[in-house]
Formats: sequence, structure tokens, C-alpha cells
Amino acid sequence: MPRPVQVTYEVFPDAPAMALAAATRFAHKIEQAVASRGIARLAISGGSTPQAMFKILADPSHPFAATIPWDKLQLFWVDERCVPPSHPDSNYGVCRDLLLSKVGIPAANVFRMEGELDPEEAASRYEATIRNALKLEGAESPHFDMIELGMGPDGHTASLFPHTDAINELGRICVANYVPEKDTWRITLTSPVINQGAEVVFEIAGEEKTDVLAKVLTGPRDVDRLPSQLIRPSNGKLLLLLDEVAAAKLPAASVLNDGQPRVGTLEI
Ligand SMILES: O=C1O[C@H](COP(=O)(O)O)[C@@H](O)[C@H](O)[C@H]1O
Repeated sequence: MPRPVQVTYEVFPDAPAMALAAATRFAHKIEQAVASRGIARLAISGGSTPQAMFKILADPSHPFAATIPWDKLQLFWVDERCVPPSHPDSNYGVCRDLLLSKVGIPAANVFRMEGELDPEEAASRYEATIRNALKLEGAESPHFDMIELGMGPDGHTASLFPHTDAINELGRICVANYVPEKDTWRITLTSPVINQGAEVVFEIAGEEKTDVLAKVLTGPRDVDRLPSQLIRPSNGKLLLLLDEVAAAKLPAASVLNDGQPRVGTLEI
């Protein structure tokens, strides 16, 4: 039986409110890591959900966004589609257009997965990129200050799709993963790496996620069918930022403080 993980979920009235909370947390995490170690290392996901967060972070009218020490951030990706950056599906390309082109992250600190390469080669190169950037030695594995995740309606997270090989990968940092349902390759960090994150946060909104989220958190363990269940951070803590709709089938969350999101907890 795996060690228990304490899940905290914050429930916001809608997706924009959730995105604002995610952006605030992202900014705070960078500031915190820079204050303690001089550098912040964050890994972000793709898909549609983080796009609102990118826009908020790129907007200096948000007081917290204006003071982010962007020059001290090393930015990594959780996963990538096997397309070039110019393709609309590129996780890097979307982030570049919405965020990187608008804030001062040095190009040398942006570590993208090279979706335009052969998937196996791209995965090996990304593993080497992470090893170099984080100065890992031997079998050391990376520890990111924050890992931001999404969840697909099929229960996938990162590019760990149901019934695919990458689910079972425990030794590598990054792998290529063939997804038969989409007849496509993806590049993804593996679950042990994600679980080493100092803070692992899911951002989940919308009706198409309601049922799957309840199954992932409160249903029987079946990681092959619901790969999001692989996410069990080794520090024993998992945070979810949700909108009301996505949270509808979870145990009721409570109001702890006026003006704050409702908060629920459960153990998985
Ligand atoms: O394909 C992907 O899907 C998930 C969820 O995406 P969303 O559009 O529902 O937010 C995402 O987290 C992952 O990084 C992405 O490549």
C-alpha cells in the first residue's frame, strides 16, 4: 500500500478565479525559491487550462506579476506534443506566445522539449538537458520547486495516458510515449520525477473533468486506466486548484475565511 497523501483542494467560483489563484501561487513560488536559493525551477504543463494563467502572469497590471524575478527563473515543461514550436498544438509555442514573449526570462533559462525531433531522441535530449541544468550526478533525480499539472477527461496527466507504456516507467526522467488512441507520440516527464516536486499542483476546471476527478481521488486505485492516480508527491502533499463545476462530485469543501476559496481535504 503506498504511503498516504494529504490532498487539499481549493474551490473557486469559476475558471478565471482559479487561474488567478494559480498565477498568484506560481509568482509566489518563484519569489520564495529565489529568496531562499537564488534560483527557481518550475515545470509547466500544456493543454488549454494553463493559458489563462500565462496571460495573467504576462500582465503587469497584476501587482504580483510586475515584481516576479523572471531573470532568476528556470522554466521546464512537464510534457510536449511531437510538433514544432510553430504548430498550434505545441505546448512550448503556446507559452512562448502568451508569456515568454512578454516577460524577461533569459532565453538560456527556457528549457523546452524539442517536439520537432524524433520522440525518443527528444526525450533523451531532454533528460540530458535537465541533468545539465540541475547539475545532477549519477542516479540523482531532479527536484523542481513547483510542478504544475492538468488532467484530461480520460484521467491522463502530463502525457501519461491510460494504458500506455510511460505509466510504468520508474527509472527515467523523461520518455517518449506512443498514445494509440490519438495515434501520436508525446514526450513526458515520468511520474517519479513529478512526485519529487517540492509543490505539485493540479489546475482543473470544467464539466468534462467532474466525473474523472471524483474517480481519480475517491474511486478504486487503477493507475493504468486513470494515470493521474500516479501522482502521489513524496512529501505527502498534493494541492488541487478547481472551479466549482470540476469539484461538484468531491466531498463538500468548506469556507474557512471570508473572501477565500472553499477548501476541502481528503487522504488518498
Ligand atoms: O494533452 C494534454 O492534456 C492535459 C490536460 O489538458 P487540458 O487542455 O484539459 O488543460 C495537459 O495537462 C497536458 O500537459 C497536455 O499535454
